[in-house]
Amino acid sequence: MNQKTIAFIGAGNMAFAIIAGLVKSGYPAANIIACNKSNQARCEQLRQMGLQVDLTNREAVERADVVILAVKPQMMAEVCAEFAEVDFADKWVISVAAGIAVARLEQLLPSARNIVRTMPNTPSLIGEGMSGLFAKKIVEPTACRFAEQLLSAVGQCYWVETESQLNQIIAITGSSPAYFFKFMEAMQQSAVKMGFSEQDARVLVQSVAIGAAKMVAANPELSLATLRENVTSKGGTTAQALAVFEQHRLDQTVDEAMNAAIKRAEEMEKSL
Ligand SMILES: NC(=O)C1=CN([C@@H]2O[C@H](COP(=O)(O)OP(=O)(O)OC[C@H]3O[C@@H](n4cnc5c(N)ncnc54)[C@H](OP(=O)(O)O)[C@@H]3O)[C@@H](O)[C@H]2O)C=CC1
Ligand SMILES: O=C(O)[C@@H]1CCC=N1
Repeated sequence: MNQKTIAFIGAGNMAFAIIAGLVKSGYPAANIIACNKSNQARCEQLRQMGLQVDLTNREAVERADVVILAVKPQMMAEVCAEFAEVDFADKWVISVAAGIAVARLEQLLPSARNIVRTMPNTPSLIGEGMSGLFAKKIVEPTACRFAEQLLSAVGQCYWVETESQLNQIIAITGSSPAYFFKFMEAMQQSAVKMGFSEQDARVLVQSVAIGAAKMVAANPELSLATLRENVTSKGGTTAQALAVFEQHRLDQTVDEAMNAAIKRAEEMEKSL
């Protein structure tokens, strides 16, 4: 796997999370090319890590065995137009973009035969990623294996059978780090209102988030409901807090939010 030259087209938040995780896992930085539009600070950071950062998108793609499409979905058509003359027949294409279907990628890169669509998440940066993967049955198994090895270097992988499930994965694992950050922000704000400094509030909130997540992982035999009940003394404080969540229909709110993410991914698939 380490012998393949990988070109990242777009080196923003998501690509950087994967690149950093890959390099940390031992992938030779010299075999990775990264292309950004304008962010010189990011290019310098990647150069310092040993990546090649001075090629145009087209040069990068021409040299690469594996092309990772990591620009914003709205930029995908414009960027792929630069590759109109490139033969993708022997290259593997891995897209991380939300809302760009394989059929659309096939239109944009007509010579590409092996396209794997993935949905990683930013915890990949610290090796704690969870990525959904989808490929049509005609894609070479070696290309699928490569995509899985690549994303396994930065976390766990989950293959989906149908492409529409990848939009569900966006809601469940792609967008969801932001849900947890939002919840922690709200707790931090509340603690600050009580009089704690922002820094202290952050330390308190992050420690409980890490502790709670580790308890979930360490106790696979316990349901999430049981873990919650173990904190909730009858007539005690937690019950009161949870009652407020219930009153504000937290479960329905989360369900609506996740479905809104899916709906947006579907809309993007139709319009981009
Ligand atoms: N962020 C996330 O949590 C996740 C994102 N994704 C997907 O990853 C993709 C990228 O998202 P994200 O990393 O968040 O976005 P960013 O805006 O952080 O990154 C996009 C990158 O694309 C670069 N870029 C823009 N135009 C060009 C161009 N013409 N040629 C080369 N590079 C270009 C930008 O460069 P510059 O900064 O120099 O303009 C930027 O580095 C999206 O498709 C998104 O759906 C998937 C899963 C999770
Ligand atoms: O917000 C987005 O559209 C991207 C996809 C998943 C996470 N970030």
